[in-house]
Amino acid sequence: MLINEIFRSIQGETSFTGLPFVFVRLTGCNLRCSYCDTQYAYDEGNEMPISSIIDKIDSFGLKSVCVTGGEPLSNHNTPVLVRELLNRNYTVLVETNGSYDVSVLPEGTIRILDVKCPDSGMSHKMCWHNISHLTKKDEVKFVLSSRNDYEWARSMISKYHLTEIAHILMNPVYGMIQPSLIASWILEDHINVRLQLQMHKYIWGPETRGV
Ligand SMILES: C[S@@+](CC[C@H](N)C(=O)[O-])C[C@H]1O[C@@H](n2cnc3c(N)ncnc32)[C@H](O)[C@@H]1O
Ligand SMILES: Nc1nc2[nH]cc(C(=O)O)c2c(=O)[nH]1
Ligand code: SF4
Ligand SMILES: [Mg+2]
Repeated sequence: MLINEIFRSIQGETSFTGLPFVFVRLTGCNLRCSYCDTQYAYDEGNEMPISSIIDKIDSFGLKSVCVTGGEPLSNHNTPVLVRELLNRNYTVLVETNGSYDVSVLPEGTIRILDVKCPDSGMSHKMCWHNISHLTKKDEVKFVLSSRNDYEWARSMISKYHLTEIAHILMNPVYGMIQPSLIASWILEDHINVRLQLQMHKYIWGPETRGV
């Protein structure tokens, strides 16, 4: 598999924020979100067999793995890697952009499904059928650039009854919109979503790689 980086850090996103994780970042992505903070993963990487990826993950001595990218589901071997990790009793999160069928991931995977908002320029790529595959352990994430994105996210949450299906996350695009604004909108509207900041950027700065 083409791998951009494998590292150990504190989980900075999702409901697992704050916990130690191993991150596997795959090379390649089929989308081009306006705000993407990992453009270096579009084409930089080295080929690694699954056995070497597992050895590297094992070497950190942690039991939680976050498979991200780039876009993990752009690689047809990702479900095989995830299966191997689940068989070894790892907790496995997969961060995916919503444009691929998430049912290819084995049962037991925790899916973090981005729903791309209008300002990302990629919202037309969403495969809405994916929500029928989600369970309560999965998370649906909206990354917001503007009030318009927020209103769109709120309407999708209502239209698809998303709070009944999975955990819902709302994140600001880092540096683009004040978290306090999103906080006030969530409170005004009484919506049951989790506001998230990318914790690793506050710990190590927004440009630091491998954290
Ligand atoms: C880099 S992506 C990789 C996984 C997958 N391609 C996706 O988009 O979900 C991981 C997460 O970072 C988020 N992200 C990317 N750039 C960001 C930024 N500038 N501010 C906040 N979140 C960002 C994405 O929306 C996604 O939830
Ligand atoms: N610390 C840390 N937590 C993360 N959670 C999701 C990440 C990602 O890039 O997908 C990420 C990341 O890059 N670093
Ligand atoms: S889908 Fe993910 S990796 Fe791809 S451009 Fe968007 S944020 Fe970046
Ligand atoms: Mg990141």
